[in-house]
Amino acid sequence: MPDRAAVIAALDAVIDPRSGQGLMAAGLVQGLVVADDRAGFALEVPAGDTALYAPVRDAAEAALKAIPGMARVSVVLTAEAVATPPRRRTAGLSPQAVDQGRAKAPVPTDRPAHVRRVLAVASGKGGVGKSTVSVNLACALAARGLRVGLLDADVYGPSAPTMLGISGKPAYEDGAMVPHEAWGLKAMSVGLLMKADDAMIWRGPMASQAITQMLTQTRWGTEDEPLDVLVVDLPPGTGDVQLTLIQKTPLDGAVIVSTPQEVALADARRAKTLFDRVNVPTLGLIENMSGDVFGRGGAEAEAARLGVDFLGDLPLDAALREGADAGVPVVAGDPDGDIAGRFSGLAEALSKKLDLQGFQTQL
Ligand SMILES: Nc1ncnc2c1ncn2[C@@H]1O[C@H](COP(=O)(O)OP(=O)(O)OP(=O)(O)O)[C@@H](O)[C@H]1O
Repeated sequence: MPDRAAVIAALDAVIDPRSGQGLMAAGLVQGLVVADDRAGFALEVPAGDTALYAPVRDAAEAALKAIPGMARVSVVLTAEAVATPPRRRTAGLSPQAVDQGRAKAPVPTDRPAHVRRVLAVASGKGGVGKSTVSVNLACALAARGLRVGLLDADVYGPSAPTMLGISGKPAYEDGAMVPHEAWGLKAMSVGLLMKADDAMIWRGPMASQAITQMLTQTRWGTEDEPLDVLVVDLPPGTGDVQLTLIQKTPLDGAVIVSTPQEVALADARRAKTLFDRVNVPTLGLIENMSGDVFGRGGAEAEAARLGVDFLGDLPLDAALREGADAGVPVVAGDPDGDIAGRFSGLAEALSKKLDLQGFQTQL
């Protein structure tokens, strides 16, 4: 199996045309993932230099494929501006003024400090792409100039570490956890905290307590730089763990992800009922893996039946899976592509529903 050292050496043999250094030494390699016979990373280059670096990306891909035992390589070219959007504010009403003008929902005791909105991403069943949607939606919201966090609360299969290419326990500062930063997001995942032995605790009655701690004891924002929106990737399903969690979490709204098949849609219906029980507005339904294999349009019809908005569909597309496996969300890796365009539409619709426009920076 290829090891990380071989991958790093191969990348350093490819020369950055700007600095004359190897790609690793030049600091252009972001989110490098080496797993079994696969490797992937983002080549992060100055905005406007993507054409200059396209041949470099090809050379890096060829260099990695030439390593014995390497079966799959994914190198995506990103412009710096996408990963770290500028933080200028729009003129007009200050975000605080906009905030003060809003009708306030009752504030639960465990609302995280310096977080303006909390959005849950839910699904009635596992495997429908809830985590893929959460991660890419968070990136699309960040691309709109919002300060965005992602809390991966999926105790059954935390996937944010892989999907974002992050690892290692978070640091503690003044009693609070410092979230990882990746692709312009602040990110925390139960996967970064739990050991295999702890799985029973995380999935049992303590799960919601542990997640509440991650929610409230993470430094998502500061008084000067509050987080605009925190996307929470909930565990799939509609059982007790999910109910307790959404009862304890101060959610401003939820989106439900479903594939178009009837069995998945029946579960989506149950998820909507769960949110209704705790008075969390369901902001809409997203159809994922739409296309020839699973059919199309089921979620749109279901949304109409449930009286919730249909927010859009996402095709079954290998790029979404490959990006997730390589730790490079498609929205960040290919910001001009069709998938990114669709997520951008979802982010726009949800920004309106969550009243986030006042916080948006000018890009
Ligand atoms: N639109 C898509 N096209 C192709 N592959 C997809 C798409 N959406 C998700 N996938 C892939 O499907 C698998 C399941 O996705 P994901 O982990 O996001 O689902 P999930 O609903 O969060 O599952 P669970 O909650 O069980 O962890 C992953 O391998 C993912 O890369």
